[in-house]
Amino acid sequence: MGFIMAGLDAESYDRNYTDRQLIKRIMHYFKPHLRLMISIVVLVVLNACLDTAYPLLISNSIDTLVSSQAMQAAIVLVIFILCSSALSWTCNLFRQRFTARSVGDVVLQLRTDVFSAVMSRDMSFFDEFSSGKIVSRVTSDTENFATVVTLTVNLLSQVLLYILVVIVLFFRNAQLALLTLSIMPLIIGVALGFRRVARKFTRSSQRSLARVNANVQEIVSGITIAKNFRQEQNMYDEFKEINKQSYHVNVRSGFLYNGIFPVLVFIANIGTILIIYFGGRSVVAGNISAGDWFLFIQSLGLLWQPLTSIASFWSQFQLGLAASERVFALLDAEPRVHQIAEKPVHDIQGKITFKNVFFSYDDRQTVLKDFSLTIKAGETIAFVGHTGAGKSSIGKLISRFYEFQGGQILIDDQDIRSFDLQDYHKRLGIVPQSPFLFSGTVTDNIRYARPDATDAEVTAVAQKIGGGDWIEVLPEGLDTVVGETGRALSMGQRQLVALARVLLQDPAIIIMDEATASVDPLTEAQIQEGLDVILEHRTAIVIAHRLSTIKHADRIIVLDGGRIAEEGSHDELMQRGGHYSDLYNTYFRHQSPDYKPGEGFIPTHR
Ligand SMILES: Nc1ncnc2c1ncn2[C@@H]1O[C@H](COP(=O)(O)OP(=O)(O)OP(=O)(O)O)[C@@H](O)[C@H]1O
Repeated sequence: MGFIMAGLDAESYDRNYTDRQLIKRIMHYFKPHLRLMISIVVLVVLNACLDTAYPLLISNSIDTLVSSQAMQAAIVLVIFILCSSALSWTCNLFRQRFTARSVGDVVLQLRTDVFSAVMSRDMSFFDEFSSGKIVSRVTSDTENFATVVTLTVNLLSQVLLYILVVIVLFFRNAQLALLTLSIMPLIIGVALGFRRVARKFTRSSQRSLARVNANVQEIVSGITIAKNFRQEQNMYDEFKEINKQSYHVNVRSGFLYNGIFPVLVFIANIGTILIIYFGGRSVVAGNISAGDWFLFIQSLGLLWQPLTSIASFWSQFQLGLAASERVFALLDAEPRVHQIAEKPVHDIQGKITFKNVFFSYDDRQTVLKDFSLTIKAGETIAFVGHTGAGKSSIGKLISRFYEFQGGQILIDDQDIRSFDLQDYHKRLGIVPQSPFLFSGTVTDNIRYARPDATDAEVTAVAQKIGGGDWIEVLPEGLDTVVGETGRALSMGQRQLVALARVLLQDPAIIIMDEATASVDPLTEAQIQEGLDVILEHRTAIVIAHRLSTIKHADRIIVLDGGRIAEEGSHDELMQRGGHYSDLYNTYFRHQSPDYKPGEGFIPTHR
């Protein structure tokens, strides 16, 4: 059991909804399709009436034949039966078509809603939850939701048929009708008992599928690293384990679902035996006609059918309900970044103030403790520090990707929490460490920053980065296709595209996580020239990895354990001989043109 359920816990944003809440939410999605739904209900009623008429007509024809031996009456009944069957078939056809249409429309809407909910989640959400699991909520869970609705319509038609058949039976013979129904509580009891267990099993089965998805997605995304480190076998073993878990969970649910069906059929057969025995006795005693006896035997099938099919498609029904629960949980996930107002942001000078800020990602560790810092408008700040010192976290807070727990962050002396975030993000340029390019051309990727930019504007910004020489090297210039995630370009070229993109955006504040990947000296020079253009007249927060950037910065801030350990210019800090000079000797000195290997540490106390 431990192995089977391991890792299949709910996500922290998951919640349990009651069936009523779920049905209410589902109904809400059907409201715009009211006319179609009414047509479906009318067709369902018609269908049920016609299906009830079928055994009734046969029963009558038996009685007519027995009493009058008149073949003519039987022929008329045969024609009636034919007509009712044809009508029932037509109703069914239209019902299925209308259902498919309305369900399709609802899934379209639901998927759009889920997608936009995913897009509006904070960055913390994507850090915490694997993309594979999010993908399966948007795709397969919304699909399963469609199944639940189709099944509900089928169920509705069967329940209606059930009610009509019961009414007819009571009119024909109350005693036999009661006998027929006596077995129902047993069937309902078993089906309800099964219902409770089924939901639990279904949830596990969906979670295990999401786990398989997440694993495959991670492996495919990291395949280069996996192959590089020859980790194929380990990844294969890990996948095998997760896949096996999914297999066990599914086999267990399969046993449960397949086990319930024969039990219900067995109980139903007991009912058939009772009717054959007691009904037969009544016919012999002359209490009921042969036609009525036939009607009861024939109707038994119609009565058991809804109950047994509820149980048999309960698995899918549960799957759909559990899926809708997962979809709604994603829609309802609480945002963690809270704005107190939505002031429009027209222009920003770029002054940034941290006032006694406390920040942690989770309960485990406080990343920033009572952190205070003022960055002047137009200033370039280089953050340096050992890994895990909190450099990127400061960038993420300025980007408003994460919520801080205490203190204040001010932009131009205004609370960052009071801005309209969409407006604010337009004034904020972010250059991540490994630039992500979307499939398309170089032009498409630069234009991503401002879709309404003309070709001339795109070319102009591209020319400004590194004098535009890098474009000539591209096989088709700016029309070169970059491939998935920019794979067809070199790392240096991707960085240049990212710089051009941010230049087109023309933000007031730039947050740059400088790339650590080394590039050839020519590209390095082009990047440096590009940076000079971009950082001019803007506030820039650079998580610096290159000595040249650090030396060009107006101020260097050395972070250590989420606190400012030192600040000043390169020369000042080197003079001081503290944290910075240690870092310089460890990380940056080899980048210096004067560096000679084997030279030892630069004396820092002069
Ligand atoms: N998404 C996250 N969830 C939980 N903890 C995180 C997350 N991101 C970073 N941390 C933790 O916060 C601390 C600060 O991380 P941060 O990324 O800001 O460091 P950094 O100085 O930028 O390091 P590096 O130079 O390696 O990028 C680290 O201890 C890290 O483990």
